[in-house]
Amino acid sequence: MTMTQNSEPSEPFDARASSLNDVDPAVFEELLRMRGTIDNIDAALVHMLAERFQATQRVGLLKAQYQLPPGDPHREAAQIDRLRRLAESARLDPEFAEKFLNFIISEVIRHHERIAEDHNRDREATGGNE
Ligand SMILES: O=C(O)C(=O)C[C@]1(C(=O)O)C=C[C@@H](O)C=C1
Repeated sequence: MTMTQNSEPSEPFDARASSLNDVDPAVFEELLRMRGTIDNIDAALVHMLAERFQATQRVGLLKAQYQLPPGDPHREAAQIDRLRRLAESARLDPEFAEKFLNFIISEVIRHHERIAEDHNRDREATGGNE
């Protein structure tokens, strides 16, 4: 898969798409203003997650090169503890924050495992040299 950085999707986005019927037009406009904020936040989330995964790909390569395990449970415990406290002070449900981080990390570990498999296959193919 090729990725182009910072490119906007070519398909237009219908910000007015809705299944709601019989809504007072003024109420619908108010709803659209709120949805505009949601759309901006969702776009920021996608960009931030893309940056995070680019960083973890580099970690995955480093771990594969030095034969380090994909997961680091002590690091994860510290991250979860920190994120739960951040969530509390931001009035976000800490359970949700923990689940969200665990969801992302499990995907990262899957990527790390794949990177390590590819790396080991390449090393075997080149006779054990880097
Ligand atoms: O920091 C690492 O060692 C990573 O591999 C990154 C990361 C993460 O996504 O934050 C993923 C897996 C580890 O268990 C811990 C943290």
